[in-house]
Amino acid sequence: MSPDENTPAGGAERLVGAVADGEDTAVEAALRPKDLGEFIGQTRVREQLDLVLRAARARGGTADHVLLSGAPGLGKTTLSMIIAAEMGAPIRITSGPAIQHAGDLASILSSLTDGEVLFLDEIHRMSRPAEEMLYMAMEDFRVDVVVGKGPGATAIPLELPPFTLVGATTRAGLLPPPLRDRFGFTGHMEFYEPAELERVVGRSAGLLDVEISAEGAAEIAGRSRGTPRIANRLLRRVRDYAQVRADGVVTREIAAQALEVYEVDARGLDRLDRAVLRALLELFGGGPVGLSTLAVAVGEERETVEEVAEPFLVREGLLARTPRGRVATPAAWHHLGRTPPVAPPAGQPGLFGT
Ligand SMILES: Nc1ncnc2c1ncn2[C@@H]1O[C@H](COP(=O)(O)OP(=O)(O)OP(=O)(O)O)[C@@H](O)[C@H]1O
Ligand SMILES: [Mg+2]
Repeated sequence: MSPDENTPAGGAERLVGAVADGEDTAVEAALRPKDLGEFIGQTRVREQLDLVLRAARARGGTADHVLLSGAPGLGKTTLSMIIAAEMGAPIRITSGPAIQHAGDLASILSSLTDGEVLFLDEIHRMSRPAEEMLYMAMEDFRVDVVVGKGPGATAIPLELPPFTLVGATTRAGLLPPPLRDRFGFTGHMEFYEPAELERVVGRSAGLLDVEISAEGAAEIAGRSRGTPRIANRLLRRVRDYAQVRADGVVTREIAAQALEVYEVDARGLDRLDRAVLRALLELFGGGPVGLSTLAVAVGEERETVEEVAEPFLVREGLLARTPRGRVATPAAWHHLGRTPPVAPPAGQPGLFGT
């Protein structure tokens, strides 16, 4: 598995990284919406899931297996708990990496109760034998438990109670098609709109007893990279600042000042992101420049630039990866307060095909 923008560079945690750190894990349980009505944004997935769950409840049965895919921190774990709550079912939580052997999975499956939700996080990281056992369990609610070794080994079929598997993955593309096909419903989680994140921040502030203005929430939302986990984390840092340097109330100014201290800019770029853009503009005229050269210029490893900084810069339309190297878009020049170079004369293909 190749790391992505959220893998901490050199072990250092990033304030704008989307993967959960220790503090996130400690406070997230308290901030999780408990039912679909409380879950903000993801209108599509929410509506689709609502139909799936309502229909299952009306039939008095268990819901189809659900696959949730999307970037870290967008609410997959939260939704899995909501699915169980909406079905009035208990939830068992495990993850792909925790299931090394098929036997590990067999013992979990055989202890499930009727209608239980089994949440399998990072399902793309499960071992192949366990995966094959899961196919049969999902389809026929049955597993074959192998007893003994060698020629004397026998497979004893074991009936399972009906259950709902909720799989979560940040990398749906890595799932083998036979596994993907066994889910009745797949929800693709998108990055959140600023207005949605503003509501996430407002809601979390209420739960954390932080007084915040609408503009303060908007300021934090705009810097949160479309990710509720980052929004909640920035809110906590802004709360600290408001307590120490002001009267505890989070206004637009306080939020902006606090995040200035933490070097998270108005668009959610941090120091590393800006260093990459600045080098690209100041040393290489906006590119194209090779990745290795760019990495040397910012004093980072090639992988750090490529996997930690670039994905978000590309997503934001600030940087383009071209066959000739990295190129800053006009938006990158504007973001750093500079004027983009004049476009090439008409008829001559420019960097952006203009
Ligand atoms: N739609 C939402 N409304 C309000 N809060 C949300 C929403 N989605 C996520 N959150 C908050 O964001 C935090 C992270 O969400 P969650 O743990 O569900 O993400 P995840 O997709 O499971 O991430 P990972 O891929 O790292 O496991 C939680 O604290 C949760 O409260
Ligand atoms: Mg999760």
